Amino acid sequence: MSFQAAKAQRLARERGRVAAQPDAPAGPIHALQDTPLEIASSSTHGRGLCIAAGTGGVAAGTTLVALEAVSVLNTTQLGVRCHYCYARREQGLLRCSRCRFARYCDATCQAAGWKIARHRDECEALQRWYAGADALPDLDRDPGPSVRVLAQLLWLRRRRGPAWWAPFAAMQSHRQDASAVQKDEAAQIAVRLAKFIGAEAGLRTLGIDSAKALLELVCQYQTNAFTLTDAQLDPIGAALEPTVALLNHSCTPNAVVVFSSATEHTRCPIEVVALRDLTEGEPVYTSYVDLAAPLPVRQQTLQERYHFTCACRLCTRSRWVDPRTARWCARPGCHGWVAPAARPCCRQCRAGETDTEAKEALVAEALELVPKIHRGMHTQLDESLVVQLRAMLPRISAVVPPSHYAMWTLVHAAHVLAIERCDWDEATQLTMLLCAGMQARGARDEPSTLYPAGHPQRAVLLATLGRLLLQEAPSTPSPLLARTVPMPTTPEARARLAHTVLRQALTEAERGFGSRTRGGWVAESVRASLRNVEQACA
Ligand SMILES: C[S@@+](CC[C@H](N)C(=O)[O-])C[C@H]1O[C@@H](n2cnc3c(N)ncnc32)[C@H](O)[C@@H]1O
Repeated sequence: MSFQAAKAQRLARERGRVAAQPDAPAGPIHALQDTPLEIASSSTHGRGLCIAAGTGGVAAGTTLVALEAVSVLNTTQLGVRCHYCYARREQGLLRCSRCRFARYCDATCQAAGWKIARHRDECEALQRWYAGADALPDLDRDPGPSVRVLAQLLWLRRRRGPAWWAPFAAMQSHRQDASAVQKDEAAQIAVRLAKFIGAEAGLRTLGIDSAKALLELVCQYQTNAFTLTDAQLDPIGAALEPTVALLNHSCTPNAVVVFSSATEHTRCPIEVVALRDLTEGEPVYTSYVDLAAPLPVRQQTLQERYHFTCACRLCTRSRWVDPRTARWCARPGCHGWVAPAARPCCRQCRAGETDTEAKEALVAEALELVPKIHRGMHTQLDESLVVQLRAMLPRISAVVPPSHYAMWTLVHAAHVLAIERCDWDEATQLTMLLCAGMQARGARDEPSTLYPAGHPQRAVLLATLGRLLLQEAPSTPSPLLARTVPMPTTPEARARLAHTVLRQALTEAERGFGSRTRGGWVAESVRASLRNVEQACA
């Protein structure tokens, strides 16, 4: 599973490709202080970030920037996380006695929340919002994360002044391009924001003097906000930071946005980390979409939400088998892939595909399940969907590899459910499948995998697999694994595999979560697991 052997060769190849990258921003505008970055602009992408001249480039894993973001927790996290440092605590959180909404680890976080994170403004607004509620506030009826981020932003603007506000004001909005659905959503947020802040007069004192200005701000938020994630990349809220928002998109990103250093009593910054060595003048790109999604799904999301057509190397690539859409070759003993095409045939043994129609119908059925499962995972997955998921997995795994979008998404959901149920056998086998899927190559080069090497998603899954392999051995190897990776059968082989996987997880975490935090919480926990394995084997 190690990528180390190919590293030097791959970096040389990737450097070679940089010059050919289309739409590279032309001409720097200005450098960003204390970072290796500068802002540049192009006719196709608007403004963007690139590696500044005179820096000599940066190495993979460099934290390019770490900045304070305006952020809030999602509604579902409000009862279980500190309102200031976002640390998770199932119980024992102190409740703000005024609004009875915000909860804190202790008095230190409460004091920091009041002063630094401006809970003093939010507290009043929350009291107004819940006025008349005789019991505790119903967290499900909270104003919502978008409204709470935007309100924070306006209160900070009043306090910090025009120079602080200028980069927020310059954020792209796409208000003119918004679809009817987006306009409706923006209008609903705007109405709730006005109510939360406290009527029209309140908004005027915060610099919003018309309905148009209010809608513009909401649209800027929709184009530029980030998902706030915890140390394991689980979504926990929303964040806005205008410099990081300058990052343009590529489906072969060379950087990632992370919130890696969640420690008690400190709010972690938003960070941009280089996924590979970057040269002077090279544009820095992150991905706005799920990299496991195939071309049409990525393009649809980018067009609907961000109003552009991506022309990156992955989107324009031809004559290859995309692991996101590949099907297994049915010939016994052949592990080759078949690309969906007019006359599908195996790229390895060249045998023509049989039963194409039935396979396409099954893939379509699995793909129909994907959005339902996605929605269910964000709220509550009902029992009938779990039954459908369990029935679909063995059927679809016989037809497509674990990198296929339908298979990957369904296995991911099943893996989350198995971990929630503490079913370690099933969780181990499903995580093996995910790790195999995310590293499967559609061609010889690195961008042909779902996630590029060092992507934090890889570090998280590998770290999970390493830890699961250290648990009890599974009793019956799953048929889902039949065509991909053999499960080790002895405790010794399992421990050896755990060690290899954890070493790779550490390398990937140190790169993907960045040098500033030495790979953040994921790397720290993997180091602890490795110490345990090494002591046990000594
Ligand atoms: C978060 S902003 C990025 C900064 C933006 N370019 C600016 O000038 O403020 C997102 C917007 O940038 C543009 N953009 C980002 N990536 C792009 C790409 N690969 N191709 C074309 N436009 C892109 C789109 O207009 C998108 O809605």
